[in-house]
Order: sequence, then C-alpha cells, then structure tokens
Amino acid sequence: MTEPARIGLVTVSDRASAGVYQDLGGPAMAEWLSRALVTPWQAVSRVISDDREIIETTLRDLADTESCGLILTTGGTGPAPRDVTPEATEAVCDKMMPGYGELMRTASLKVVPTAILSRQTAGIRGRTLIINLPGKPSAIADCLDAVFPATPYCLDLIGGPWLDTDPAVCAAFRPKKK
Ligand SMILES: Nc1ncnc2c1ncn2[C@@H]1O[C@H](COP(=O)(O)OP(=O)(O)OP(=O)(O)O)[C@@H](O)[C@H]1O
Ligand SMILES: Nc1nc2c(c(=O)[nH]1)N[C@H]1C(S)=C(S)[C@@H](COP(=O)(O)O)O[C@H]1N2
Repeated sequence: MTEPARIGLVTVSDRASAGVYQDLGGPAMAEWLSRALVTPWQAVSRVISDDREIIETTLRDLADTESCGLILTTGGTGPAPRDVTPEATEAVCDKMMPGYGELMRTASLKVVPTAILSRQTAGIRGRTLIINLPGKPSAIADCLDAVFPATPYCLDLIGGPWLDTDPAVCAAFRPKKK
C-alpha cells in the first residue's frame, strides 16, 4: 500500500490566526481536495499571521520536514502592506510556475472584477509544488477548478506524489504516463 500523499494547507491571515474570526480557508481547501482526489491523502494544516519570516519557515517546514509534496496557501496575495505570501513563496522556491497565477487570475476575473489585485503565484521547492490562493474562502474553488487539472502531471514531473482525481470534479490531464 502506498502512503497517503501529504498535502500542506496553510491559512495566512492576521485575523484568523489571532482568533478574531474562524478560519474558513483551511476547511475550504480540505473540502475541495476531498471532493477532487480519489487517491489517499492527508492534510497537514497551519494557520499563521501575515508575517514573511513565519510564512517562509512554515513553507520550508512543510516541504522539508513534513514531506508535503503539495502545499496550498490561502491569503496574503493582495496589494496591502502586510500581504507578502507571494514574496515568501518565491523566497523558498527554486523555480517559479507563472502559468498558475496567470490562469487563476483569468478564472477569477469571471467571478470578481478585483481578481487582478491578487499577486498569487506558484513555485517548486525540491519535490514540492506550492500554490497560492486568495484569502476569500470562495476563491479557493474558483482557482483550484482552473489549475488543478494540470497539477497531478506537474507533481509527476518533479518526483512528487501520485494523485488521481474524480473526473466529474476535476479532469486531470496527463500527456503521458510515468
Ligand atoms: N481564513 C479566512 N477565514 C474566513 N474568512 C476569511 C479568511 N481570510 C479571509 N477571509 C475573508 O475574506 C475577506 C478578505 O480577505 P483578506 O485576506 O483581504 O483579509 P485581510 O483584510 O487581509 O485580513 P486578514 O489577513 O486578517 O484575514 C476578509 O475580510 C474575510 O471576511
Ligand atoms: N476568485 C476570487 N479571486 C479573488 C477574490 C475573490 O473574491 N474571488 N478577491 C480578490 C481581491 S478583492 C483581492 S484584494 C485579492 C487578494 O486577496 P488576498 O490578499 O486575500 O489573498 O484576491 C482577489 N482574487
């Protein structure tokens, strides 16, 4: 039996991390993955403040120590002074994947005119793919619906975990098998 794929779910929010409001972002990411994935997986969840050092440390820990092959972040992608998730992501990645940000903004623009305000991106650290999502919990499905079809193959290419999806939720496309 293969081990379940470990997936990091990181909520970056000053207010959710301080308990001002309940974190709905982490549960929304978990709910989307539970619907989409048919292979076993396990969440490794964190709720942290919009602090660049803390975000970088958390991403390194999830990738290098917790063996997460995929990490989703939500929040901190906008233009406000404390929005630094994309900078933290880029700082810990070896390689950026700009197509993710481009496609997520294009998909979100069909839902909200403020989609361009997200600087969300994605990148690779070793064998881990990190994807930024906006903080609004409803943005999570908008963005994952758009980019997840290419994500299992991206993980294949970097030596990450094998993920299969329910085609009724997300039609993953692999141009060739491993
Ligand atoms: N993790 C979350 N859980 C629940 N709601 C959230 C979460 N993150 C954001 N939101 C909601 O989306 C709105 C916009 O998110 P945004 O990331 O801009 O928050 P913010 O104003 O930067 O504050 P904070 O970083 O403290 O969440 C918030 O006002 C809040 O209503
Ligand atoms: N799908 C989707 N994308 C979205 C939004 C949204 O509500 N839905 N909000 C936008 C807004 S208003 C902002 S400021 C940016 C950045 O949000 P963040 O700082 O919470 O990550 O995401 C944008 N992208």
